[in-house]
Amino acid sequence: MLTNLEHLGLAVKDLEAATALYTKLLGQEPYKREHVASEAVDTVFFQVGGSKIELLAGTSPESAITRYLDKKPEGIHHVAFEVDDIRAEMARLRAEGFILLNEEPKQGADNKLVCFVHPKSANGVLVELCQSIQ
Ligand SMILES: C[C@@H](C(=O)O)C(=O)SCCNC(=O)CCNC(=O)[C@H](O)C(C)(C)COP(=O)(O)OP(=O)(O)OC[C@H]1O[C@@H](n2cnc3c(N)ncnc32)[C@H](O)[C@@H]1OP(=O)(O)O
Ligand SMILES: [Co+2]
Repeated sequence: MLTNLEHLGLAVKDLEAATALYTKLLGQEPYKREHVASEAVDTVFFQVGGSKIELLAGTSPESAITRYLDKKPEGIHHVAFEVDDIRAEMARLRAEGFILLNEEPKQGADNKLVCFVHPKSANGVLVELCQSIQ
């Protein structure tokens, strides 16, 4: 089962400008900045109640974020849900006919194992599963 709405991922062109804007909007500073080499992204995280806002900027032309922003405007890029057992949820979703974008869980930001579900199989929304690494 997918439990908490873990984060909303927002694709941004200028990470510093977006961080300043969200700091004003949310009335608080981000709690974390992290480069995720495997995804070629720089991230900035804000805690909002039990959930988070993840600002994402691509760091290479091949980054999913750079490719996305080549075609689309800045905005919500993905919706991430928390799971207790990512391998079990991947198997369940696969059996339900969802297309997973990685065969094995991979290292995400903020101490998480993650897996992405193709937007074509999820009503046009890129979905991320996140399991906390203890
Ligand atoms: C750090 C980590 C974390 O939180 O821990 C993160 O979040 S990293 C976040 C960044 N990493 C990721 O997103 C990894 C997973 N994403 C991917 O593998 C890719 O971005 C795909 C979603 C498969 C799309 O890549 P692809 O090369 O196929 O791009 P494409 O431009 O040809 O897109 C194929 C179709 O999918 C649509 N499409 C692409 N990205 C989309 C998105 N974010 N939401 C909704 N639709 C999307 C395009 O409009 C296009 O539709 P049409 O065919 O109708 O034109
Ligand atoms: Co994310």
